[in-house]
Amino acid sequence: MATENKNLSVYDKTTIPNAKNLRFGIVVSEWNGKITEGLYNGALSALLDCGAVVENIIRWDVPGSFELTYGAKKMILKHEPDAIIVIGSVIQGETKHFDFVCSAAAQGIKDLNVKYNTPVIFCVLTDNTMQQAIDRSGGKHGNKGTEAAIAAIQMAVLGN
Ligand SMILES: Nc1c(NC[C@H](O)[C@H](O)[C@H](O)CO)[nH]c(=O)[nH]c1=O
Ligand SMILES: CC(=O)[C@@H](O)COP(=O)(O)O
Repeated sequence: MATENKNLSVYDKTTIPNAKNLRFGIVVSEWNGKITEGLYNGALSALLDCGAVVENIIRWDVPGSFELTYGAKKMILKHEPDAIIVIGSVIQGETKHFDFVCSAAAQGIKDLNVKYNTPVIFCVLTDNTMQQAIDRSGGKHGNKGTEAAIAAIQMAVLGN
């Protein structure tokens, strides 16, 4: 189902485990900061709505989406949170750089999920235009940060 057919912010709170005893890390890319702040706000609001406490949520900022992998790895090693959300916004420019940044971020985060026992949730928008990014970070299609927060809670308790 494409995002245009699904609101990213909709969740049934009765089906989400209580997050009161869970610790989260959030690594935020500074590139396209208006977008990533919107994603962060969506993620934070959903975590708190589901019972998480702000004292148990650690935020680190990194320069761009390429650095999300390193930031998440360092957070795993330093804090061992129950789950990490990495937040980025990659928008197509004139060159192929978009392809390399998106691929590196996706592969790097996948590799962390394989190597470590901390779920790392991929909240990286990869958009053709700024409007697509706006629409998915609190706009008409909802907020992918909200979706990522719910996934983080679900993955944090998986198998418990
Ligand atoms: N163009 C975008 C970037 N580019 C920067 C890279 O992520 C990286 O910081 C740089 O190559 C140095 O290693 N990053 C984004 O997150 N979004 C973009 O649209
Ligand atoms: C995703 C990028 O790195 C991109 O926005 C950079 O723009 P350009 O491809 O025009 O250099």
